[in-house]
Amino acid sequence: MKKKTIVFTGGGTAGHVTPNLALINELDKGEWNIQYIGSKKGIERELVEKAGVPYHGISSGKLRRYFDMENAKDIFRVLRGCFEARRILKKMKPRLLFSKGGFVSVPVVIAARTLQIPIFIHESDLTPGLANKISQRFATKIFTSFDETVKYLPANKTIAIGSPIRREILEGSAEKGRKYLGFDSWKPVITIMGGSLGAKRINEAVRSVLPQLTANFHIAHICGKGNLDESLSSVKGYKQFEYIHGELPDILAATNFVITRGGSNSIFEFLALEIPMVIIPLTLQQSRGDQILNARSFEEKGYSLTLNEENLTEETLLAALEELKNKSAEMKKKMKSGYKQNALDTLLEEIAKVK
Ligand SMILES: CC(=O)N[C@H]1[C@@H](OP(=O)(O)OP(=O)(O)OC[C@H]2O[C@@H](n3ccc(=O)[nH]c3=O)[C@H](O)[C@@H]2O)O[C@H](CO)[C@@H](O)[C@@H]1O
Repeated sequence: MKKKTIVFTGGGTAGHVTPNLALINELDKGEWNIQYIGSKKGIERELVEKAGVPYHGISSGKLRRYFDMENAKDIFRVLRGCFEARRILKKMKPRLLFSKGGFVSVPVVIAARTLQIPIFIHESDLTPGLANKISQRFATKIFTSFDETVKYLPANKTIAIGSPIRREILEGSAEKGRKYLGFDSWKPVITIMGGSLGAKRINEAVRSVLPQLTANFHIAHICGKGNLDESLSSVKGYKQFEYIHGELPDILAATNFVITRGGSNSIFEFLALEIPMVIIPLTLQQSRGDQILNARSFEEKGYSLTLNEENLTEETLLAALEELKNKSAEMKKKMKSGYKQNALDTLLEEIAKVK
């Protein structure tokens, strides 16, 4: 039997790649020939190649909401990307293009449309990013993580299904996690995750209250590339990592509380694992504000507390953790009843329906 081809796209941050990988891992490799189109230099190349999926790099440019010379150059890069993506897609003749958004996905979606290839989009954030705003009109079906997102997208083809979470995230072992971290006593574990890019301000705030934190907790600190602080490497009960690959499920299984950015994929993973969280969203100066809305939605539903970076001090961080501890049981109850468990299966079923 000839295999059917499916092409994935999305990039710019791990947030656009890891949910694609969740699906890629689950697709039957005997039935599907899986390919990935990403940007030439993006973070997605490393993550996708690690998963053993053929990667095709195309030109891509940052899209901005305003116009300047760089933007003009980027429009040419996007156009070139369209031609490159079209050439690749024409050769592959895929049954489906699955896009997670990010700048690189726009030329791929447009190229797929010109070849009449069906297009599925999954939007992870509460409000659609610019790439998915442009791409939505070309999509056959659109899926969202948040219920609230449906109102920003065409009603006739959009459905809220939740976040497709890698199965292994839900299958970690707390015992292995503690062993890996080297935490022997049974103090609660706080994992700090500044998104796939780390977070300087969060790192500084955490390190400035390290003695108070390690008195009561064990700390697993994912601080981002280049952000390790060697002077703290001998602090008992404190472990630092630039980024964690395969051990993340075990570490999260051993985690009692999380301090995190508001990246959609991470916070839905914590929700699925029922780990109470303090979310410190990226500010409007650092982003388009998507994480602020993600955090607000989670806080309103009782899954998390929000601490805005503008108010982040030693005192507010410790106070937020105290409040988190007090509200933990109630939050876990709300998470248990609020989490949509089957986004990954829903997407697999929808993909299987494609002729
Ligand atoms: C800076 C930026 O633009 N952030 C955006 C980016 O998030 P960003 O990619 O930073 O973060 P997300 O939380 O969405 O995803 C991170 C993914 O990487 C994994 N992980 C992270 C750290 C680690 O050490 N190991 C590991 O495996 C997490 O488990 C998660 O699956 O895309 C998200 C989804 O569109 C948006 O909500 C964010 O606003």
